[in-house]
Amino acid sequence: MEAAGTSLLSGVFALISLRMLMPFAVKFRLVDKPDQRKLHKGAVPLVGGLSAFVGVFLGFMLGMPLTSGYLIFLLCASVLVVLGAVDDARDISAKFRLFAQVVLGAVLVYGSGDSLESFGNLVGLGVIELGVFGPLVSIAAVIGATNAFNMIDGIDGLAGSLSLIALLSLALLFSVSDGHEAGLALSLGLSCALIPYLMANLRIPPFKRRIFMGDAGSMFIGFAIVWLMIQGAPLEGAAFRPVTALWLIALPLIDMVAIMVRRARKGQSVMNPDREHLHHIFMRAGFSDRQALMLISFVAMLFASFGLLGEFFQIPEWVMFAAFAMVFALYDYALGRVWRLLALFRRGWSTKITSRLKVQS
Ligand SMILES: CC(=O)N[C@H]1[C@@H](OP(=O)(O)OP(=O)(O)OC/C=C(\C)CC/C=C(/C)CC/C=C(/C)CC/C=C(\C)CC/C=C(/C)CC/C=C(/C)CC/C=C(/C)CC/C=C(/C)CC/C=C(\C)CC/C=C(\C)CCC=C(C)C)O[C@H](CO)[C@@H](O)[C@@H]1O
Ligand SMILES: O=c1ccn([C@@H]2O[C@H](COP(=O)(O)O)[C@@H](O)[C@H]2O)c(=O)[nH]1
Repeated sequence: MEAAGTSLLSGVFALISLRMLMPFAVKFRLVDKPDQRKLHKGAVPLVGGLSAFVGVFLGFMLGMPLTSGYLIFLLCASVLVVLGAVDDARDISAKFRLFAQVVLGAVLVYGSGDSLESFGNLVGLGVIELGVFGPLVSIAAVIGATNAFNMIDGIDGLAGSLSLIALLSLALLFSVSDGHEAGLALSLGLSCALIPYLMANLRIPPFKRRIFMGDAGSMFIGFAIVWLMIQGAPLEGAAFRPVTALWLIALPLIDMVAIMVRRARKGQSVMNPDREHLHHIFMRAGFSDRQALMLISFVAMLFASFGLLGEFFQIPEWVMFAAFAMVFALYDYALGRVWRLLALFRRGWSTKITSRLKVQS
């Protein structure tokens, strides 16, 4: 009941704050202007993520009895959101942002005392306990998830939809386990808080003006999701196994790791922004942004459903992990050759069309 009330409050506060923040977007330079890499039209207000954060923050403050862990989470998330908003307005260097993420990850993990305790029985030889490495692995996971959701935010609706898929799956897992009321409230609350943003982002009536989430929003979502995953997968009283978490955010995670590997192979900095992410590839292959959104979200839903089925039917963790590693290997292989494959298809199509025309004439 507390979770339902908190979620409702989060959604309502997010809607109100979206309306209130819009007039200030231009004044505080919180607008995204097109450039060589950013191909949208006009200056778009970057207030979607801020409204979701305000919604969750107020919803939690009013609706939930706060534990020290969740208080530290909200404090770190506030700093991250302010940092993201400053970056949205004035562009902060990627190195400084990475440094700030490490510090915030460390404050979250050491301050709350909560960290990833094990990887589970990933290779079938018994549970891999992390012991003293738990906090360090957790900080890496915080940085990983925070950047993964930032990187996927490149076409309308994508970051919002993939976040909703992960958050609603988490909410389902928390709802069927005992002792995870706060996790349920945060996952449902953030889902509700994202709805006004997502509707405006996709210009679903009554929203007419398009908005973006901004780095403030995408980093906050990744940060919240990894916190929920750490909360949900302790050694005692877990709501799910660690490997299940991987499937819930499979696409953003795999896209980030694969693009880092590709950049490193080319001798580039892994922090070099480009237009080589999965959504860019779909669009260069000729899909519209809406088609790319539908296809990628569908695949993300399949992955999350596979993770949930694995959890509910207790498919061995090593099987789930081996399947994940195979998906990663396939993804990396296909995307490394995507232009050659597409050129091959195109040549195939044009040869077929030419020969059909010849037959007709
Ligand atoms: C730079 C860029 O790309 N930019 C984009 C972007 O542009 P934008 O303008 O928005 O942004 P900027 O350009 O300004 O750039 C922002 C960039 C920065 C701030 C700098 C930082 C950027 C980086 C690239 C650095 C990232 C650094 C890292 C340290 C990340 C690496 C970390 C990891 C891979 C995490 C590893 C840790 C784990 C524990 C893994 C699990 C991870 C989780 C997140 C989740 C879950 C938690 C659990 C409870 C589950 C744990 C369970 C397990 C079983 C764990 C064990 C599993 C593993 C170790 C597997 C993980 C590994 C894989 C997935 C690999 C494959 C696996 C196998 C082979 C098995 O956006 C623009 C728009 O799109 C774009 O144009 C631009 O380019
Ligand atoms: O909902 C969205 C979100 C982003 N975009 C486009 O992607 C870039 C990404 O910006 P970053 O600052 O690199 O994160 C953004 O400028 C838009 O051009 C979008 O179209 N829709």
